Amino acid sequence: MNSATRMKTNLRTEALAKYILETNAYPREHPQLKELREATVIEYKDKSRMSVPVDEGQLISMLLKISNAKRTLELGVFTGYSLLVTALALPNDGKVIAIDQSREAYEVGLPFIRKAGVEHKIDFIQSDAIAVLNNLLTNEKQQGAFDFAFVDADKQNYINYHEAVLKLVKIGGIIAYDNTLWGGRVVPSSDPHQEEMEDTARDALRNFNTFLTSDSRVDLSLVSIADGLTLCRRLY
Ligand SMILES: C[S@@+](CC[C@H](N)C(=O)[O-])C[C@H]1O[C@@H](n2cnc3c(N)ncnc32)[C@H](O)[C@@H]1O
Repeated sequence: MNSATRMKTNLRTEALAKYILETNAYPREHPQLKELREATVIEYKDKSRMSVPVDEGQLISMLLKISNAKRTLELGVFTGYSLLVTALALPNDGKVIAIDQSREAYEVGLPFIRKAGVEHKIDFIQSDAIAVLNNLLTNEKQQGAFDFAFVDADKQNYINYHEAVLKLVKIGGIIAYDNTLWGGRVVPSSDPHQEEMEDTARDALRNFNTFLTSDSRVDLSLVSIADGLTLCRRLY
């Protein structure tokens, strides 16, 4: 298996991860999600691993549908795999505000989003995510107006995103944070050299995971799917 297809998994073997994808996830993948995923691998090679994997996408879709989500936020779009998952799961009059500092990768995914007939549900904003969140927060009507948020942008800012997004999702709304296990590196390494190597995302995620544990404002579940998906449900 080459590095472009190396899987994001915490399962005991890659064979088990492959089993889940091949027997369960790929056969149920929407055709335009499949096309977007394949175009991402062609265009971005190794970097295509930034996309949410198929089984995680299906969990996100399930969460959106269970919670009857209509208005959602997405921080970190890349070529739009998780964004297309979201747009497909939303009702026809649903809306996702999708934010990424770059538009280049989004343009790669856009033809598949159009082909799936869901572009009208997407409001893409090219910007630093925190600036958009702060702007939304200045409008009282936006506070508590979102049913769901998916956070997959720069890990160093997760703690800042949490403070803002927690005010934007409604009480009972879900915030999902991706990559909270950071390839397993959130666990301190027994190799001192490895541990001393600079990894600002790893350090930020360790702090974030610890912070969430004592955050009484949310129900919490760290799902060990893919690279770790932490679910928070706003309590008050
Ligand atoms: C892991 S990728 C997102 C993958 C996407 N969810 C998917 O399924 O394909 C992270 C994205 O966050 C964006 N990003 C990083 N820092 C950001 C910031 N401060 N504001 C907005 N976007 C940011 C990057 O440009 C990149 O496209």
